[in-house]
Amino acid sequence: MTANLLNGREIAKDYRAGLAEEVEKLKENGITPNLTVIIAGNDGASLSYVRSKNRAAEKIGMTSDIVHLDEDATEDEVLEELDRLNNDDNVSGILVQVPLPDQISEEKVLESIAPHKDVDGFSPVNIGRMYTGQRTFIPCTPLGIMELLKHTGSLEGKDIAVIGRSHIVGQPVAKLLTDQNATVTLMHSRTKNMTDKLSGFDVIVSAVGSPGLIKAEHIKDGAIVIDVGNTMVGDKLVGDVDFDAAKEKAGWITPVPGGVGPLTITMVLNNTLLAAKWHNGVE
Ligand SMILES: NC(=O)C1=CN([C@@H]2O[C@H](COP(=O)(O)OP(=O)(O)OC[C@H]3O[C@@H](n4cnc5c(N)ncnc54)[C@H](OP(=O)(O)O)[C@@H]3O)[C@@H](O)[C@H]2O)C=CC1
Ligand SMILES: Nc1nc(=O)c2c([nH]1)NC[C@@H]1CN(c3ccc(C(=O)N[C@@H](CCC(=O)O)C(=O)O)cc3)C=[N+]21
Repeated sequence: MTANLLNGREIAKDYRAGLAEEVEKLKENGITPNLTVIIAGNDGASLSYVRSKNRAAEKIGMTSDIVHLDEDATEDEVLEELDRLNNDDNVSGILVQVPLPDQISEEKVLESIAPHKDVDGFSPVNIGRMYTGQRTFIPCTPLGIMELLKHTGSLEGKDIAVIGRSHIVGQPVAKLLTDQNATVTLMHSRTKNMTDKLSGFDVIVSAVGSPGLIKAEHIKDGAIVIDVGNTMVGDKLVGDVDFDAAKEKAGWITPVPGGVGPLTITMVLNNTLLAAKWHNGVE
């Protein structure tokens, strides 16, 4: 069979059109959502993500700023910027691009973002709120994956393999999938015979960053395959899945690029809109 393509660009476009309408309504009431991104250093891929977020925010009518610090910026400089942004009423959402340069403690920085502006949902307060089911910002990539999966039908009772256990992707997406009554197995680099086990799963979510990790032979006929991986191989961006062969086996599959990535950015915008609404008492 040939899989149905989960076209992230199209799904993101429709979702963003809905967000743009909501931004318009807020602006009629004098509220303009703003997303401010802090980045330290000049990593090409990071700068490119940050600029995409910035452009996407402006395209749906938000304002967006980038605070670009040097590669050798100190932790205090980042904390000072955060203090300023935390207290600036014009800033709805703050995102600190990770990884940060080595001299800056990610833990210290993430816990210094005001929880009501932490649109990534990376601060310890918001992680705690998510796991206890309170209203909060859900991390953008997991939220984007859930939005893609809505297009494939109910997840109730599905056996799902999540590969990768980072705080950004693997762990929170496992939690969200469990909330949808799927049975989740969280796999990682110490999982034994991982690829052999995969053929027993109805859904595979791979968030590793290892090109060619998942091949057609590991995929059950008709399974849903979500490829979060983003790795540059030469001048080509690739995922974890051997896409050309896998699409002949899977029932649904995401391409890279054009799958999860556009939804991640969309969910940053979604969370920035929520931040602006909640801060102004709009439900
Ligand atoms: N499309 C998008 O929107 C986004 C894409 N990404 C991409 O997703 C990928 C993962 O990102 P992130 O979660 O931040 O990465 P991390 O490096 O934080 O985590 C990678 C995970 O993969 C596991 N792993 C490594 N090698 C293997 C292996 N051979 N078999 C099974 N598991 C393995 C690691 O296991 P262990 O814990 O044991 O080390 C770890 O849990 C990257 O390619 C990144 O670029 C990330 C965010 C957003
Ligand atoms: N505070 C913080 N929040 C993040 O959400 C965050 C982060 N730091 N650090 C790095 C990772 C990575 N990440 C991606 C976002 C979009 C694409 C994306 O749009 N990818 C496009 C391709 C982009 C291209 O062509 O280069 C796609 O897959 O179609 C990829 C990866 C967010 N992250």
